[in-house]
Amino acid sequence: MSATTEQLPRFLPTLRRSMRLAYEAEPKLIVLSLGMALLEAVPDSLFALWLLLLANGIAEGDNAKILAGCLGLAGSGVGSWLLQTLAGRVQRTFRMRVGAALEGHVARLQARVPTIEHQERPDYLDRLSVLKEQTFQLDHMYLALFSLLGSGVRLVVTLALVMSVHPAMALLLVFALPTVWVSARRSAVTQRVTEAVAPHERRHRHLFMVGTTQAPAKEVRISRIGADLVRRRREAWEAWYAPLARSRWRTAWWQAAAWSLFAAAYVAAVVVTATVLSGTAGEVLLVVTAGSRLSQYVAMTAGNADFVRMWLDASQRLVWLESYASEHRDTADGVIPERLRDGITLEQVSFRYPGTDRWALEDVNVTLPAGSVVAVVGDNGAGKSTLMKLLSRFYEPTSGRIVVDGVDLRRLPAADWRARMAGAYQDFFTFELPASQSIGVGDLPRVDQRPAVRDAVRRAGADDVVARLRSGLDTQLGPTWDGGVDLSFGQWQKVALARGFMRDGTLLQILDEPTAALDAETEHQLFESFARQARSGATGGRITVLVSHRFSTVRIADLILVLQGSRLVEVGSHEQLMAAAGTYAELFGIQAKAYQ
Ligand SMILES: Nc1ncnc2c1ncn2[C@@H]1O[C@H](COP(=O)(O)OP(=O)(O)OP(=O)(O)O)[C@@H](O)[C@H]1O
Repeated sequence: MSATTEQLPRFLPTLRRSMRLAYEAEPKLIVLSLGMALLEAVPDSLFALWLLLLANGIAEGDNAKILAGCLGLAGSGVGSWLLQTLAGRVQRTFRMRVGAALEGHVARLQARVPTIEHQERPDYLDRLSVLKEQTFQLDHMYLALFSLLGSGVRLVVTLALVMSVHPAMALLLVFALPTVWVSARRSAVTQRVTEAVAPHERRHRHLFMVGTTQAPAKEVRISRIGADLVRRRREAWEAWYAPLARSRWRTAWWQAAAWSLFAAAYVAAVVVTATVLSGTAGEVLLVVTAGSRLSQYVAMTAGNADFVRMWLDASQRLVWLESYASEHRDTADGVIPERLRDGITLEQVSFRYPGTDRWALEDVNVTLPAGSVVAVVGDNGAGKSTLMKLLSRFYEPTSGRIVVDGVDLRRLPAADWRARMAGAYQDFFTFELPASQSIGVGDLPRVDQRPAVRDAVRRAGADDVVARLRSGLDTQLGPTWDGGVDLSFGQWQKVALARGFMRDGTLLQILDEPTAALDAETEHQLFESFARQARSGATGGRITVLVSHRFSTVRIADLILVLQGSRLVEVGSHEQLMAAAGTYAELFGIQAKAYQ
């Protein structure tokens, strides 16, 4: 089944795959946990049998039966307690271990997908957010399956006991079945509703985060949207919770009806044993005890079945993610060139974000020559960052192709391509590590090589940031850590830029407004130094692509791409574009005037 369709995978294959997963993670513990769950059920369910023996022994004055009954009762009590304690320990260990293994599995699966579509599409995000929640419960639910089997054993033994009075007592189970069916149906309905209201749940959590965390705190206070956030969060919570509560109430009525039916059958069974069947005192006692236990075990089975359903729901999402990850596995087998000879060519490249019907880029044709410095300009939303994402192979063009020295970028493995790329982005991440590592992770194999880190700092013009840190590159970044310091936004950005300069021997360097927080003069100097390096010829044909809104910076580039409303409208050097007196010239004129 395609993982990109709306349907979650089917029930049985899901069960098989999830069990295999747990078995691979903890083979001994899973067998032991299951064995204990089954064993634990036996002494418990034999309770009614010992009572029957005891009652018959007393009625018949048979001391052997009385002794057997007493010993059986004592054995059942002690055995139950002992096995429960042991099973509890084994199962706790199993749960912790398998839980850790599953969390790692989910994180690995997500990271394995070469594109970032699943992290930007709302429908996938909803499914993933439910899965992330459930990952923490999945371990409980393996145990629910074992308990379900354990309660199955209890049911079978108890049923055999009541049937020993009269085979028609098996009808008790028939009357109990609607409770199981209603319970299973209830969780199916809840699962459907949970999925339908997942966007509201994500929203109310997001709004809670916005209202309570540090990053948005200033804007929240200045704009005084605090109360509004609380109101919106409440609305989102209602939109999430109300349909869930309604569906629970609706199904609760059915549940009450099913249980009433069973209760009537139980009372009838006791009355029939005492009157119609003229049962002995022991038999009546057995039906009373085993019958009430039967209802208890049916409830237990139904409850466990409910948990198992939840577990299966989480498993279905997990299997969906597995299929998604394997369907999106990178099968490209091309070889990345050692150095660029010709460059990167976009041939009729158009792109639409999955799930949308607007072109983010339309029919773009251009060659970025090897060894060149390319600038990309354009209005907000013109498609600049999208172009960077396509060049980074985070997405593939919807139509057309990107060719790297004659080879379609689709044929180059994403991981290998990115290993030969470096990037600094406007929405950079603040890695709260010691400064040297926060920069060094830009080239993991050299994360601990101080000269490489220092070189990256110098190339990014971040020496001033490091000089101000109390222990230089050893300073812990991030105020919430022991001895950690906070940096200004611009300083964080320079750290991110240095990270983007860690890698040597790159073929493509993407700078997507990485200097937006820096002043125009600093950005200009930095870009001049990038351009000098690029033109020194020592870069192996590396192409540097810079997105910037500052035309004073952009003019240094060898080639300028002007995007407008998702189309590439002009291409050329600064001089050529000025001479053409088109969009670029007009925008350049406006900005130059503003600076006069
Ligand atoms: N993940 C996404 N899903 C759907 N649409 C998107 C996504 N990211 C961007 N878009 C849309 O694609 C278009 C191009 O966006 P893009 O981010 O490439 O613009 P940009 O030129 O980089 O803008 P800015 O200067 O504001 O950074 C916009 O209409 C935007 O709304």
